[in-house]
Amino acid sequence: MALFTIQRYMGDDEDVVEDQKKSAINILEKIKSEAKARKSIKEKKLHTEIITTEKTEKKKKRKKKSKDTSDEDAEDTQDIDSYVSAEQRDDKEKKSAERLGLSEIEKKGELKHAVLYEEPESEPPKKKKKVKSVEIQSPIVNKDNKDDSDSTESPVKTKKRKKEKGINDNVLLNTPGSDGSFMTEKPVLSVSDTEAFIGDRIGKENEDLSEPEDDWMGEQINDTIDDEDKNLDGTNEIGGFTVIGEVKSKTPQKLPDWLANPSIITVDLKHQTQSVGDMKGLDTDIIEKLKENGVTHFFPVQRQVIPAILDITQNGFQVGKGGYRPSDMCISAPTGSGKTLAFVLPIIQSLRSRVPVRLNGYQSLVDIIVATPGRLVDHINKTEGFDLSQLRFLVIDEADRMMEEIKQDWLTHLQKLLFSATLSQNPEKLQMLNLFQPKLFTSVVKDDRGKVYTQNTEQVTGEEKLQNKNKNTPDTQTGEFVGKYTTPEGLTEYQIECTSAEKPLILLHLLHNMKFRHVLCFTNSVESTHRLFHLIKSIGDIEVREFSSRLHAARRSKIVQQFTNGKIDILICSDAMARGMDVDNVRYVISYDVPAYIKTYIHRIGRTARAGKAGTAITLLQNKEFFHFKKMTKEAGKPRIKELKIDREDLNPIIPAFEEALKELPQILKGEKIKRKSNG
Ligand SMILES: Nc1ncnc2c1ncn2[C@@H]1O[C@H](COP(=O)(O)OP(=O)(O)OP(=O)(O)O)[C@@H](O)[C@H]1O
Repeated sequence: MALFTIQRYMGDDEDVVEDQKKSAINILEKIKSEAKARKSIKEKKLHTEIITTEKTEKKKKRKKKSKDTSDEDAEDTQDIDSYVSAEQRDDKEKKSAERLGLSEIEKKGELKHAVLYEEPESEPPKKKKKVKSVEIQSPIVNKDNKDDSDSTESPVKTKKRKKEKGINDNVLLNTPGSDGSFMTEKPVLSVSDTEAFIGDRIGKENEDLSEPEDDWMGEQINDTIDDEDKNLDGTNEIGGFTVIGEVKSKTPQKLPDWLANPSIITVDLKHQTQSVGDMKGLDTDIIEKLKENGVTHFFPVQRQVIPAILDITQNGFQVGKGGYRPSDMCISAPTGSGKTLAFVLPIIQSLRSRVPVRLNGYQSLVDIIVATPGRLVDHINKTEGFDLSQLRFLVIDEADRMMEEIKQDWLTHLQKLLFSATLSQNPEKLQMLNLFQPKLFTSVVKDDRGKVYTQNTEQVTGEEKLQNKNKNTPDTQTGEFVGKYTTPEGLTEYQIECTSAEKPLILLHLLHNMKFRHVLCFTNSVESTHRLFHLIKSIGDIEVREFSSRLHAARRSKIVQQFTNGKIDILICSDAMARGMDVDNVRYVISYDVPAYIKTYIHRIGRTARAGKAGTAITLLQNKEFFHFKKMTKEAGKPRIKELKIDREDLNPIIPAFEEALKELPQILKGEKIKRKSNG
């Protein structure tokens, strides 16, 4: 019926009146859009099928991996013991390399490339995937491509042949086979929107690399392929896929204005400071107190955020400027850059100027509550009379951690101030917080080509750049949207390539031969922390303590104090120490075990180089961990991490003492177990 109407009214019949024509166009548009929607559902279904197949495969792999990982975990926690069986392990690795057809590649010095394909095995667990619509021409192999293709033909040749035949080049081949050949039998997806698909894959990879609660950055990476992403045969590699054909960069997404135009905070804590006396609006007695405590200058984050918070509270305590509700704020700045003082000072000042309110005979007896989010929510739900309706500020430090918890109803009336070194800038996540006219303060990062980015920027026009210059903001070379994390300026990062068996020896070498002191050393588990602690202690000559959830809070504070006073040379820690802890005197941060997530890495290394000081972070990397670590840090915007070469000869003198300590370890652990049991 509709079709009939359209045919009738779309004709050139002179009798057709204008509005009838319009209505016909509308109907046509409607039909078109319905057909499009149906097609899209069909495509999504098809794509879902493919993804499901891929997922089933991955599930199988993961199942296998979880077995491997539990073996691996055991291996990791026991890598000290594994030293004894290093020879057997080498044998095993060699065999497995032969099985994978890697030994030849290894001989040619191409092992790095070969290992690259093993990367999915070392990925952290997958989380929910977002699937973008992809047009699939064939779920298996594009016939045009298959008919005369030779499975042994190199991708470069294939590309050339296809070019000659005029076949579409935008084809993603799945990863090469374990023997290095390209699996033309595996699903080949021909996509009409290659960039979207690539972006999507990268997004997924990135999601996996960030702490699970978050990540916008992953979906926004605007990857242009550089030389490092090239395979040995000259084809390109993105997100585990070999890409044949030109890869165009992804179109930047439109961000809300407040995210796209943040106030920039520099990371230069040495020069970009401001004398405390010059802070307008801050009470003189507060300034005096700061000076008494040795704070003579404000760091950049304080320079910018303190006046902004003071500004919104200057016209009264309960309301913002002009009687309006004050804006919420998000502040993203590196670890150790002084975020705490940036919110503490203006809040203290504004609390002092308030008029106490007496409500129903109840007057607040508490001005500031410092709580962990879990405990706070617990009180709200369970403690009688616990009422936050008069709460003026809610400051969320380490804000990225509790994005989920704070979408509670009781938070809607508050002014929210969110602080973090790894703040999520995912608009969807931030949306859930119901932020009111939010303002973003964020620091800038430099990539390894010296380009400067804000953590959250969009393409800007030449005109806008000029305006920025006039505004006296740093010379931000904004380009693609990037979601990257900044680290302190005084931080130097290294990686040491080693085998699992070499790890304890290298740590001992750094301590005994290279005389590293004031060291925080992170492992990935409480168990590893404990074993490593005992091992170093048994060898002697080094003041070592462990720091993990095994210890009571009082014991932990004492240890931190001893470390600060220089009485402890090395503190072996689990990630309980990684976030927020401000321990003075940390010169080195060693990641004995590589962290699985970029945020964990950023917070770990952020325990050194705080408050403008210098510090060094070193990560021990096994061969199988390279790819993950390199990818994780590269995508977070970190320049290439330098390698710290260790002469293996230097490890030899340590071996006898190490082997002795290793023999003692089981007895020590057994003794502890018996003691625990007898203590009940
Ligand atoms: N203006 C200042 N002058 C000198 N030292 C300062 C100043 N502001 C802060 N500090 C010191 O710098 C250190 C780091 O500050 P703070 O803990 O606030 O950093 P942060 O940005 O919150 O770090 P993280 O993200 O790791 O929690 C602290 O020891 C603090 O006392």
